[in-house]
Amino acid sequence: MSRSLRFFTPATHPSFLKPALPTFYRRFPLTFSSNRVLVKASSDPNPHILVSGNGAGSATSACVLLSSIEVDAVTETELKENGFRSTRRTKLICTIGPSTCESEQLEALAVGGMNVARINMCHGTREWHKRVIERVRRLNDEKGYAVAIMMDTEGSEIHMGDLGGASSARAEDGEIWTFSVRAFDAPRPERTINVNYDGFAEDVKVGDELVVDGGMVRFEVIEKFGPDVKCRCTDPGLLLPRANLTFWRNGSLVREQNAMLPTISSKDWLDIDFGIAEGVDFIAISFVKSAEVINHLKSYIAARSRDSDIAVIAKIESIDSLKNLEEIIQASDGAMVARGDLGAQIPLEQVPSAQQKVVQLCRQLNKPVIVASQLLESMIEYPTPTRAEVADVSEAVSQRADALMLSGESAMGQFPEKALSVLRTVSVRIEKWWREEKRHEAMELPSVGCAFSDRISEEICISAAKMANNLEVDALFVYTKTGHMASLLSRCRPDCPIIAFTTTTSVRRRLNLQWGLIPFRLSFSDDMESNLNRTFSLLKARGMIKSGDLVIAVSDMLQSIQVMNVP
Ligand SMILES: Nc1ncnc2c1ncn2[C@@H]1O[C@H](COP(=O)(O)OP(=O)(O)OP(=O)(O)O)[C@@H](O)[C@H]1O
Ligand SMILES: CC(=O)C(=O)O
Ligand SMILES: [K+]
Ligand SMILES: [Mg+2]
Repeated sequence: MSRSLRFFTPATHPSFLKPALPTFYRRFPLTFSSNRVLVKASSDPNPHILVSGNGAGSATSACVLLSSIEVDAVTETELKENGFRSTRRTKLICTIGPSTCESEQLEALAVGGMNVARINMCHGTREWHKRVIERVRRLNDEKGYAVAIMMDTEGSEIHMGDLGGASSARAEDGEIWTFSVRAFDAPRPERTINVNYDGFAEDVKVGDELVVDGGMVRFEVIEKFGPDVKCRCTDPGLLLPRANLTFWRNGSLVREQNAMLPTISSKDWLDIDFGIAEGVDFIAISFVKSAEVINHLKSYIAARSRDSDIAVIAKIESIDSLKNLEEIIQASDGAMVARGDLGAQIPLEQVPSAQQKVVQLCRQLNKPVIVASQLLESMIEYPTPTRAEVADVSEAVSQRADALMLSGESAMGQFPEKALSVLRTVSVRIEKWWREEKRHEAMELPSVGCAFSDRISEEICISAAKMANNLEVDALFVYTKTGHMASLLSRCRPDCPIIAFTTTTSVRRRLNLQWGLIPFRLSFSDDMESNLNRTFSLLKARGMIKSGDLVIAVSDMLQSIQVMNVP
């Protein structure tokens, strides 16, 4: 077997700096054949080769890293320092914006525990987002992080224009403002706002209430004049670029016009093509109304990107999405409780119960769920959160959501790293408290697969998770090619962390969104005995586990549960 080889020089490979090669490198003699070096005896598709030479530029022997294993640098450090039981289970997402788009800022977030970087196509140009993606990828490649990328579509709900470059505009009580479907030449005329929806002037009626960003500012429609709608400000406040607009008549949301808007606009399709070309890990779809659009997008992605498997996340942020909740979640690869827009479409007091319902349903249907928006809103301006915000974060963690998301706090706030650190410390504390109190909620986990073998996998995971809790094991190991078995274990929310071994980097990045999973990339075989022995020695060599640790292992290939102490 001959392969193309990547050579590491002492300067670029840290292992050379160690006094002795780690045990998982084995020395092989080299065979030379017309400029090519042949190394036999490695089954790894990408063997790491360390070459030693005679000092005159010619290699005499090679050390092959028999099975390279990849885990992100942050997790590795955490595991070494604190052991398995105290690792964070709740995953963290940061929206990237002007406050966090430089490489050093992105790295600070990666070190601070960012599992997924979200880019919001509502803002910035494709070139801007492309640069962010490139920076994240470079950090992953060069520094060993495994930050996944989520692209969020703009969607086509009604929103204001971009204020002609101004970062905000203030509307005072009683002022008359014009909302118009006309596009204006710069500079924007005073007290005039452009609206993105062509039917706007036809659809609103005199007397309607115009609500900006779910209530940050309110207007009353007083006169219609061709494409212009004159409104009086009734609740003063700050207008932000592209702020969402809803209008209300006799106390209820006017929705007819929204039904006319496509969930995925023509601009969204271009953004989706961009996301596919860039190989993002997740695409989050705004203002989903039905399962149909998710199915449509999934088949589009499947036809466009055969080798990469992009997960589609349904954003629950409209009345229609709540009406068709179960079928939407069923069709998607995950869901987001997008409380910002949701709170503009349903009364605010209904948002907490909607959140709980979505989180529970996702877990039952085995789909990862994200709780998003305003978790630490005050930290956009202040270095410390309000007590109410900490309570909100705690509630989402107690609900066992897979992931929490920062929006403005990380995109344009003054304290992105501090906000992330609050999410991290609150998550770890609340998770620990749950384990100590032994408050395993007995959630009914219905069967999700159709085939009998899927049902077996589900039963194995439920039993393995239960055994892990009762025996107080140190970790669950799962060997999974597609990631499915890992997600089934995650769904059980066991007390110990789940070490998920998977063969591809893309599955590994995707698993980064799911509760309690510590994903490793490792090439493994169908022989569980040898997989286990290899993983034990690899993890031991890196100081991540030690002899005597109690482990339960399950795998995609072999439907069994193994309980053992690390030799
Ligand atoms: N790429 C970006 N460029 C500039 N500003 C950004 C960018 N991404 C986010 N922001 C800023 O951060 C704020 C919060 O981001 P967030 O992603 O929550 O957007 P949003 O406008 O509230 O829309 P959505 O409903 O999609 O979340 C935005 O209102 C915007 O001011
Ligand atoms: C995240 C998002 O889109 C919202 O909260 O509206
Ligand atoms: K969006
Ligand atoms: Mg939204």
